[in-house]
Amino acid sequence: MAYPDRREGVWAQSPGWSPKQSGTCPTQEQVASQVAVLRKAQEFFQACDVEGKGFIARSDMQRLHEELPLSLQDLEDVFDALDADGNGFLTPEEFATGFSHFFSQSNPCQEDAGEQVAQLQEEKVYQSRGDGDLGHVDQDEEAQFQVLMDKLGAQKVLEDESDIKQLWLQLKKEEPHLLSSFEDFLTRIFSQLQEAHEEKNELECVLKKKIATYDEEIQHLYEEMEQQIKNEREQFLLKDTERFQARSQELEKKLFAKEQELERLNQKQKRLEGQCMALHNDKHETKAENTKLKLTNQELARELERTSKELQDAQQQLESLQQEACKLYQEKEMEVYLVTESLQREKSGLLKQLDFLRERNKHLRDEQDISFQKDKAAKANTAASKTSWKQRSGSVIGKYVDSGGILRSQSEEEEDVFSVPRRKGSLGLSTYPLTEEEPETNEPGAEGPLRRPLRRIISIEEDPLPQLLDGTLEQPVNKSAEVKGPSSQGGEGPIQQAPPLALSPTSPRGQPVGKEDFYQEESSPSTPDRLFKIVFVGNSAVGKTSLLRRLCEDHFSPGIAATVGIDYRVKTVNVDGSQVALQLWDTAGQERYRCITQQFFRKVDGVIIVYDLTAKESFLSVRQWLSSIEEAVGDRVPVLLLGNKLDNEKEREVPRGLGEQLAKENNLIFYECSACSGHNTKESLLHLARFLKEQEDTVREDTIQVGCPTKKKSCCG
Ligand SMILES: Nc1nc2c(ncn2[C@@H]2O[C@H](COP(=O)(O)OP(=O)(O)OP(=O)(O)O)[C@@H](O)[C@H]2O)c(=O)[nH]1
Ligand SMILES: [Ca+2]
Ligand SMILES: [Mg+2]
Repeated sequence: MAYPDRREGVWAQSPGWSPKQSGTCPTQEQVASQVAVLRKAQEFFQACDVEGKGFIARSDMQRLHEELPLSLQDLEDVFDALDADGNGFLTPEEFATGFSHFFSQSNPCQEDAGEQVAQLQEEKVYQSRGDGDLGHVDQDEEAQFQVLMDKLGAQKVLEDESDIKQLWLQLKKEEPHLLSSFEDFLTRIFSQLQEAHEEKNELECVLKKKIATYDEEIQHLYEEMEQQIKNEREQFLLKDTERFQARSQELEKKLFAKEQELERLNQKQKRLEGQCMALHNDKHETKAENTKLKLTNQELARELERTSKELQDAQQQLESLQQEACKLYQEKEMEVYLVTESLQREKSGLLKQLDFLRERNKHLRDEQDISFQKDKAAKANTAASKTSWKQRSGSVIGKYVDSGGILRSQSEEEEDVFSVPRRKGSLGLSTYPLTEEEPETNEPGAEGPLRRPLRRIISIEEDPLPQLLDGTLEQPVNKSAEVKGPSSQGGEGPIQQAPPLALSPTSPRGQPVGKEDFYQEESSPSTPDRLFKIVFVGNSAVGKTSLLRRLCEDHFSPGIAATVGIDYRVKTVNVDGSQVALQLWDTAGQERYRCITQQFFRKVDGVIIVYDLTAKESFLSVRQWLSSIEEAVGDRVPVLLLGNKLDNEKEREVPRGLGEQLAKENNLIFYECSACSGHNTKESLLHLARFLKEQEDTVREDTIQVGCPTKKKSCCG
């Protein structure tokens, strides 16, 4: 706020008494009245402005209410009238102007005022005259200058007017003609300054207004903002409250659910507590029961121990019994084997002797004929000699001599074969003396009482265990040939020089008989723990001998002569870890030897029927072979049916299906094989051996269970 200047000089420039205001130069009286008014105004102003602020506010004016005979409203009106620019303050100028105006209106006599002013001036003059002449001039000049300054309104725009005063004084003294120009100049300058001053005030006013407007606007904006913030806050609070309510509802629901759950759990707990109690009670009962059961258990365990001890004892006893039985069985087998083995060898030795005797007989007959013709004259002397020869020709040897051939009929052949061992047996091991046999052999066709025991000797029933069982078989195989030489002596010489027991027997065709076969695939040195007798049968030339060779020697020779009589080999095979000795009997397939073959069926453990798959008739004969076997042993022996010569597929006459069908019908093991290539030979034999072993195992088990250690086979003698 720009407050008015507080200066003494203001009263001098008051427009109310300005000398130029009236446009004309005022008179002395006028000036004097104006001065008086001014003085009064000054006094009044000072009376109002008690604090000496330099301006009068509305409140200052109202204080005059007590001193003046004016109402508050009047004073207000006066103030408003004086406040020309309406800013609420009365400056000394406004006050002086308004006051002089007021006086000019309320005092119609100008002269009074003029009088007053003149009076005032007079007083002034008197006052200054009291100071001296010089002082009077100076004062005069001073007053003139003051008037000038007032006229120009310099107080408003000039702070220090001493420079101008000095210049004015100097001009007045030295160049008075320039004074008026100077004054004009000053007038112009001050009027311009005045204008600028007013302009400045106006601008200040505008600025103030603008500031007020801006203040207002800012206030307005501020209020608006406040309002907005308030709204926002309210909204926010509203939202927050809503959210809070929703959340609290949710929580309430949850709480409710939890409470329900809690209740349920409580109930459950109660139930469980009940159960617990029940279980607790049960537990006590169970404990008691448990203790009882434990005691029982202990008793039972003791009993079990006792029983198991007894059982162990029994088992030990059983084991020892079994071992004994086994030992006994082996011993028995060994005995049988040893006896029959020696008999077998004897048989072959005797066969050779028989050959030798045939030769010898022939030779003797020739000799006899010669001597008969030579010594015809001496009949009386030779009569005794003739009787003795007739007696020999009636013997077995004589039979061959009579016929003049080696083999006559089947029955005769049979007789020969069985009679030879008898004779040899009598010579070697048998208790029958030679002399006892001779009368019987005189009639070749007769069936003597000794016939039966002789047949038994050759029969497979008495056949030996393989020599390898007792380890006494390291004898040369073909010693028989060497024995032939020294045995070529007349009469009964060869008989007495019977070949040793260890000699390997040979077949009538000179083939070695019953050769033990050490060729083993497994080459296991362990001794076999069981023996099975197996016989090969089938038509002639189907390949039985070839198969046997393939099995025992792993060899095939194409041109083999037909088998005469019977022969055997022993082959040891490994069946599931145990050694099994197989006594393989080769028979003659020719029709005339069938009868002999028939004999061998009786005591075999298994039969192998061979047919030639390139020869239909050999297959057709299989049924006959089957019925012969059945006739002899029933169906208790397992039969392996072999279709041989599989290598010769081109000439096949028997389809595989037929063989299979036949095997199926008769419950046979069936293979097609080839002695030539060796295909399926070992496999088929192993199959049969396994079957026999398993069969025997079953029988053994049954036997042990029954408590009778005797073998089934030996039972059915
Ligand atoms: N291609 C071929 N020929 C064989 C086979 N086996 C045997 N042979 C031949 O058939 C013929 C008769 O063989 P053998 O072994 O003597 O027959 P077998 O059954 O013993 O005859 P018998 O002793 O008279 O009963 C011989 O010429 C053998 O070479 C074979 O697997 N394939
Ligand atoms: Ca004012
Ligand atoms: Mg043969």
